[in-house]
Amino acid sequence: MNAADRFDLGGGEPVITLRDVAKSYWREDLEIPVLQGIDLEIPVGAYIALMGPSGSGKTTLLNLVAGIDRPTGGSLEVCGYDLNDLDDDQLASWRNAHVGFIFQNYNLVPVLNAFENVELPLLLTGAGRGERRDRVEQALSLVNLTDRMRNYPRQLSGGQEQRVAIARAIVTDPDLLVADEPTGALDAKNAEEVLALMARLNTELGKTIVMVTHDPKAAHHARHQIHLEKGVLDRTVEVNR
Ligand SMILES: Nc1ncnc2c1ncn2[C@@H]1O[C@H](COP(=O)(O)OP(=O)(O)OP(=O)(O)O)[C@@H](O)[C@H]1O
Repeated sequence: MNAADRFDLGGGEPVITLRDVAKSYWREDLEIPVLQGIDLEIPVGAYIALMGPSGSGKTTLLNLVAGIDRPTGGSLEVCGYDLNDLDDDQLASWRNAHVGFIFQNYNLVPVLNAFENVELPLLLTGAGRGERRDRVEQALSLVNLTDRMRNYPRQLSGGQEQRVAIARAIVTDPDLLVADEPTGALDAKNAEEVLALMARLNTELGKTIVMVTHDPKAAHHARHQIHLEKGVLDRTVEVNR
């Protein structure tokens, strides 16, 4: 049995294929390996929780899949592109077209209101004003925040801020959503709301989701859990929900 078989997540066409992916950092002449020999296929429409101890390489792996960072070995094919073939500008355009980002601390721009925050990724697409307005309103309606679109981040609760961030992540209709500890800063009730929303994006809109989390409750919302241990894939677990 090869490593790819061990981490078979079932389903159809892979949207993410990693072959022998490695990532090291260097401190002066000293190589610090962070990820090694990662072989993984994630099918379209999967919802994956990426788990593992602190320092095991979860965020590093997520950043590689999302094209924020580059591997030091191996190949990644994501949403039909071999990321090693793209130069930095092409990688940035690829990210904007294919990946929506959800962060622990929301990363909203404080001087922009909810509508303007959600509109930001569309400014890079060349969409006209009317189309932008329609898409932003649709995204904010999906996260149930139509009545808050003129509010600034400081006028929103943490849960509402994260929902604005989710609207921003989906406004360009990306294939893939990556989330790094999306409930890490939320209380239990708001966390549950955000997780229910992400599950809907997966089941109703068919978004493929890769979520880094420490929280077993959050991981339970995913359909599969992948465990990293010291930079190596350890096991996957199918979640019955
Ligand atoms: N830019 C960097 N330069 C050097 N080392 C780094 C860099 N980024 C991450 N590392 C190291 O890589 C290892 C993995 O980090 P990573 O953030 O991926 O782990 P993690 O599993 O997401 O951890 P946590 O759960 O604590 O967020 C850590 O030892 C970290 O110190």
